[in-house]
Amino acid sequence: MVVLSVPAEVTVILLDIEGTTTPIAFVKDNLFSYIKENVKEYLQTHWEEEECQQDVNLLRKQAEEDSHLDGAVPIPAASGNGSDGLQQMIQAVVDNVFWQMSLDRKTTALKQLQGHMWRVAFTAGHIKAEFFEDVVPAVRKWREAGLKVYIYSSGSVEAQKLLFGHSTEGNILELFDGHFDTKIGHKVESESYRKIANSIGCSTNNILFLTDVTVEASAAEEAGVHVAVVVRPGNAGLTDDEKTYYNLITSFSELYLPTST
Ligand SMILES: CSCCC(=O)C(=O)COP(=O)(O)O
Ligand SMILES: [Mg+2]
Repeated sequence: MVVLSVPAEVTVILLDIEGTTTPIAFVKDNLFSYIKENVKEYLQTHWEEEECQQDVNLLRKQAEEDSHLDGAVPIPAASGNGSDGLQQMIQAVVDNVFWQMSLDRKTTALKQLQGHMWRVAFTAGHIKAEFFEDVVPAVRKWREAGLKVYIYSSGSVEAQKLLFGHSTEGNILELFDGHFDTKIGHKVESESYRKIANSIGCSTNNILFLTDVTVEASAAEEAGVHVAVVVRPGNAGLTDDEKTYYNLITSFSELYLPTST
């Protein structure tokens, strides 16, 4: 088995979700499919609620910022009169959500709506999150060794808590010291990792970030964070240069702590 030594200065493990703790197939086939199948009905049912209106307003603001992009779907400022106008507005939001999802965009607006929609699916037990089998034992071991463990995902913090709170391994939320999402900044921007270190109260070189996406690894590394790229079944392939450059692990059990026996 390949072993990667965790540098002695590391006191925090920062984990990505999709492709790192959780199969991409689970996210696509369960979480994202649920959104596509239910978004129209969700908007029709919850339209009058303040939370839903906040989600729509954020999506509208994002649509304005995206207006220069090819294929972007605008969301009108106000619906026309009557139920026809409302249905047209809802359809515009649905089309915008489908367009963003077709590009796997990680905008805060999209992720906020998705998180709110998954609330029902997780709490009613329709969806249970899945983790690679090495994840939970390794996180427990790291914590026993005194490390802190945080999550940094494009999925909203609310969605992250639903995922770890309703899984095939039960509610494992207590295993995490905290959660970060795109509200702190995008995962491909170095500044996000400096802000995370600041928020945790440590230096960037005290953090080891595990992710499947090399652009995220590169941004974290630029901020002084230690990184390892996680290679899991179903993840996007890496180039030969990426395979040579990055520390790669295929299981969390390949991480060796200086204090491990
Ligand atoms: C409950 S997290 C949902 C996963 C998600 O929406 C997503 O975009 C995953 O992105 P990640 O940054 O974890 O790769
Ligand atoms: Mg990922």
